[in-house]
Amino acid sequence: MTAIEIESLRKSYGDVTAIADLSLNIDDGEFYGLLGPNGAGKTTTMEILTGQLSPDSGQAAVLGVDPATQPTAVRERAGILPEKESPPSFMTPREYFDFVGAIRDMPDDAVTAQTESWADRLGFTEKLDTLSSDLSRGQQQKVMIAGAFFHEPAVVFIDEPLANLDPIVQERVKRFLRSYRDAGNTIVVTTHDVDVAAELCSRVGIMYGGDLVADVRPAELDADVTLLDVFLDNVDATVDQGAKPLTHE
Ligand SMILES: Nc1ncnc2c1ncn2[C@@H]1O[C@H](COP(=O)(O)OP(=O)(O)OP(=O)(O)O)[C@@H](O)[C@H]1O
Repeated sequence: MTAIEIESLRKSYGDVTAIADLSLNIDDGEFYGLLGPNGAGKTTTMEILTGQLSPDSGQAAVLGVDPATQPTAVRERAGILPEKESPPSFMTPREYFDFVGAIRDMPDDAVTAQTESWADRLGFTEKLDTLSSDLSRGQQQKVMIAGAFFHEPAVVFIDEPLANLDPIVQERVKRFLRSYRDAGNTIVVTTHDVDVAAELCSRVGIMYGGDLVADVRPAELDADVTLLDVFLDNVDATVDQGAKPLTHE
């Protein structure tokens, strides 16, 4: 079955075209990577799919629900790890998880079990009762990752999930993500990191200028072709939206 459908999506901010004409289907159980340079339209796509932003035209559906008309219904079904967000500074991780559990209608014993399991998995048990404002950026990121998966949603949208994490925690998160996908869930990740996309994703869409310019299954690439080769063939990273070629004066 199709988990996510996107049909002829367009979104502009004033005269800046963020999404030009995007069509894409992601099946149940895929680990899909949206890969692209700065300004390619990845975050805008994620924000439309999670009902934070309305498209100018076109359609999207997440598990059959239109995020433009039923954003709350989509957010109930999906887990979301936004780019560069932190748990509220005035809450401890435990309080934040209680909050997540409450808005996700989870029973108390499930909240307790998930809190302990995530703290153990990512190694922040001793920080569960520390105010988030006193956590390091990486510790805050661990809490946000746990929050996205806390109610075990069938679809999860994660933006640069490994940012700020040390290599040991990165490996733990990667292992978890693979097992989550192996359990039949759908994961959509946005990243600039070609190696992360190649290692984790079953399918990668390369975005450039608000459109998909390539759709690749990394495991099926020829032995002498890397995902980086495909990326560089399709994206002129020196002249993407906003970036200018370096000049020597
Ligand atoms: N709120 C906004 N107002 C005006 N322009 C915006 C806004 N948000 C994004 N844009 C523009 O839309 C385009 C796509 O931005 P978007 O954030 O979706 O790209 P991205 O691929 O996520 O980039 P990055 O990898 O740098 O996060 C860019 O040209 C950006 O400058």
